[in-house]
Amino acid sequence: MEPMAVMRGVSRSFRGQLAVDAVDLSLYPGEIVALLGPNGAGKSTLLDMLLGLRDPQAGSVRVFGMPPTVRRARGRMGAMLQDTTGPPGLTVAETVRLTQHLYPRPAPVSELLDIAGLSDKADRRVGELSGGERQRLSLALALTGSPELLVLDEPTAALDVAGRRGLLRSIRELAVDDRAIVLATHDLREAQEIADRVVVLHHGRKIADGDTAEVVGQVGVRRVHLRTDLDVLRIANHPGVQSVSITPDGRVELLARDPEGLLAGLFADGHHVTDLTVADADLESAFVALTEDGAAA
Ligand SMILES: Nc1ncnc2c1ncn2[C@@H]1O[C@H](COP(=O)(O)OP(=O)(O)OP(=O)(O)O)[C@@H](O)[C@H]1O
Repeated sequence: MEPMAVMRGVSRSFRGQLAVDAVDLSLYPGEIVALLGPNGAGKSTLLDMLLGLRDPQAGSVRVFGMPPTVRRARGRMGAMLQDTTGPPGLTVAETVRLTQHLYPRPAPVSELLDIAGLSDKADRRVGELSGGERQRLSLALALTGSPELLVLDEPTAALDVAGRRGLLRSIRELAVDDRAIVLATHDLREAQEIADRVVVLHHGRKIADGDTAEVVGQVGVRRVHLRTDLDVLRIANHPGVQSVSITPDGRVELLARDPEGLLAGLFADGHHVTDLTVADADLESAFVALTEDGAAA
């Protein structure tokens, strides 16, 4: 399958500090890609370069085979960036109509408001919308040109639980065969729930890229539950043990890179181990393991 967008060795620095460091990223039709990384990891800078809003200082970006700054490429992309809803005095419908002028074949206003769940707010002034409604308007604007490549920068930031659920449902419905969606997020549950693929950035470098199971597998962390007579602090000091906590039912829960080694050590020292389960870790544990300082070095 041909990628819709290809970034090769893309770098960008600010005041001599690399914000994005030689990143390769291809986006394919039909996939939802979650871009993860701690604050300052370079997610927004990478998305800006994908959209042609910022030039890379090294490497290349091609969208539909063209530089992203070319009008024909731009017309096939849509972006929901932070705070992109326009003048507060216009109504929701007026704002969408204004955006329609930017595209040769814009989607109808009613359809856009329907997808964004704003049909009953068409005549509301933008300045009077709640934060969640503004975010929905921003999604409607991103969809005006029926984009094949949709870029969402923290689309659910600051939404309440219901707002987040609703917006995620809308985004999932937008994932069709001939569209690629890339979304930057801090919400790992959201990424695990919605994305086909996760890409993790850390200090500007891409340190993981694959489906959730692959990324979790790459880290090799497993979640272990057990009961033992050994002191929790002593378990925490065992090599490969990443975190230790006590569950409400009194079991020890730990994340470990080498659970077999840990258990062998406990048995060899004559400790009791009961109620043992070992399971794959989730994306959150993998993310913590990947982005611990030193992990990416
Ligand atoms: N316009 C700018 N001028 C100077 N430094 C910048 C600028 N934009 C970004 N940076 C720096 O580049 C690095 C990457 O920032 P970026 O906003 O891309 O990260 P991010 O992963 O999107 O972060 P967050 O999750 O906090 O939004 C940070 O160190 C940031 O301070």
